[in-house]
Amino acid sequence: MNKGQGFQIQADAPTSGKGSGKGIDRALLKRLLHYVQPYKGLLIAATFLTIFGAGLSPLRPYLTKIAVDDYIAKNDLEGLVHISLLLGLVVLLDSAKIYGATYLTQLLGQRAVMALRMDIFKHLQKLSLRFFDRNPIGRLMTRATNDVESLNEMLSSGLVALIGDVFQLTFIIVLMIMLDWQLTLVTMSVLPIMVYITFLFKKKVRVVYQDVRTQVARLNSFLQEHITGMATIQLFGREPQEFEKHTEISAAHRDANIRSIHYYSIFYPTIEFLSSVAMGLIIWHSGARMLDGTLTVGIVISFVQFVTQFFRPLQDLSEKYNIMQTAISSAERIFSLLDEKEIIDEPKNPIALKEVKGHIRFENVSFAYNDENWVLRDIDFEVKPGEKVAIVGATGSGKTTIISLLSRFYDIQKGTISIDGNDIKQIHERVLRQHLGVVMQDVFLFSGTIRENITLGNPDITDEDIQKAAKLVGAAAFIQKLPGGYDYQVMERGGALSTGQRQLISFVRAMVYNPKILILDEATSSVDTETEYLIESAMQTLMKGRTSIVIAHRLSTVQRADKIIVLHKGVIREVGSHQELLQKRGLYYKLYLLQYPELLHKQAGFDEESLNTDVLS
Ligand SMILES: Nc1ncnc2c1ncn2[C@@H]1O[C@H](COP(=O)(O)OP(=O)(O)OP(=O)(O)O)[C@@H](O)[C@H]1O
Repeated sequence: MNKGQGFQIQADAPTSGKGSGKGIDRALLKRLLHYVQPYKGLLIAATFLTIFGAGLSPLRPYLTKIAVDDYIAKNDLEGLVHISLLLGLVVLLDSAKIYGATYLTQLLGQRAVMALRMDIFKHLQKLSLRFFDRNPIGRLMTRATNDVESLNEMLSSGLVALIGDVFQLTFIIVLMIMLDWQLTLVTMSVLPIMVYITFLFKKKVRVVYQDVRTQVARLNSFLQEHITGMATIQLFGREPQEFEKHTEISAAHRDANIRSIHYYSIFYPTIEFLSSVAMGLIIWHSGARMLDGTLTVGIVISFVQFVTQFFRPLQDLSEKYNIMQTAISSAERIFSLLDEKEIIDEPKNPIALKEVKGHIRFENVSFAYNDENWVLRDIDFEVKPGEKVAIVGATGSGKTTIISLLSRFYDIQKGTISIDGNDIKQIHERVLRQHLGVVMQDVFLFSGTIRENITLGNPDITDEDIQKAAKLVGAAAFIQKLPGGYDYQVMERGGALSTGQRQLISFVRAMVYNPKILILDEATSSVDTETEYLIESAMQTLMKGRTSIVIAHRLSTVQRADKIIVLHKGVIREVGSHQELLQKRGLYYKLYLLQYPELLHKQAGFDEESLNTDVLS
């Protein structure tokens, strides 16, 4: 496979230029707004609340000043009680504002990202297998989870809060100027240094933070792949090597996090230090002015409070800026996935295809997974309605590819594939697949009950249908023996069931859908004799009255087939019945001898080594 080429969606590495320093571009913003649009009421309410509530916090120092200067200094107890009540009310309203705004923005974030997540999954379902061949699962998982989450963070705690911070800062400055412009200037004197430090921090942390995200995605991919492949790791005793790889990825993840913590641990104390300096300056400046009576105690107390209120949003601004930056990069990656065009084209005027006879035709079909590396060349064959065709060939000869093409997992580059004379490109994918019953070698079962795995959520399939089908293919006995029978909970990927049992369930699945065409990739894994017998007779039942194409591995299957197609390196080399092909003494004959070595010694002039060379070269 030619990974790294073609239509891979953006990797998790920091995007160069885009999203890593520039502002939000308009097209991106428009697309993001599309998800917010249905909930604009929530956004407006939250923004309204935040803007109007932004003045509540700064009111507290202001009221404190009045309490000190106008009531405490003048011994006005009644006035003091009133102002204290007012202060209490402001605190309450401020808390209510925080609650309301948090709730509304979280609601907005959750609803908008749910819509986005649904779009991602809907799009993933449309994508051709070609796309999945090239994009690691871990990366796609990161798109649908972490990247979506960072957009949620922007919507729920970034955007609206940022507007709130800006308004709060404005209110504070206005109130400070109203109280004493000179003291305001003194307080603000540390601002340029603070802005410069914040800018520096923002720059450093952005790079580090993107590195953290890359490492998270790497770790996700690694874990996903290794948990799935745990059996292979254990079988081949690869634990120490894989552990080492994990250690390396884990260490990179740790170091990236430590780097970001390092910057934070410098940034926050520096800001703390600067606000203390501002505080010191206020006291130093106030001392002289209080002595000559141009400044009141109340103003000084309120300024001390203003300082903490002023610098906190400033600290937060840099944090929120990071949230926005990360969200922009995430949005770019998500939209690049949503823009992924590697989908199977839907026909403009699809053929309805209600009744299918099951006449399959491949006409001069050529196909390559990548560029012009042809995997199948000039494939030309016909399967008449009700006919049973077996495909044989050495490994990598293109057998699975043929059935993938008929199922339209991939589109062909040359030739035509037709069913009952209709080009499959003119049939809607879903309609086409309704008429195909595909049983793959590696049966995929979802976590859920056996029943759900058979019906795959189709409500038209009744329990009676299921039981009838299970009986017909001989799976009923073992299913009934399972705890709960058809309600038996299948573990993820069918873990607790044997290969043979999974195969039988997939036969029932094919049977209940009653397709006219059956495509079967015969399992090579050996099962016990009893299950082998069950599977063989299930196959016969399934094939009855249907056009069948089987990638055959069993002698009994090829013997029973009406026609055998012998593939060799993507080209059809021989076609005929078992007897005809044996008599021909060509490639099929050699494949046959290789599969049944016990017959070898009876055949003069053939040894295993030369047969292998002939079949594979
Ligand atoms: N998804 C893919 N992307 C790129 N190349 C692929 C892909 N799947 C298969 N191939 C290549 O196409 C060729 C035919 O593969 P295919 O799986 O059809 O062979 P096969 O006859 O079914 O083999 P086997 O008996 O081992 O299953 C092989 O060279 C294989 O490497």
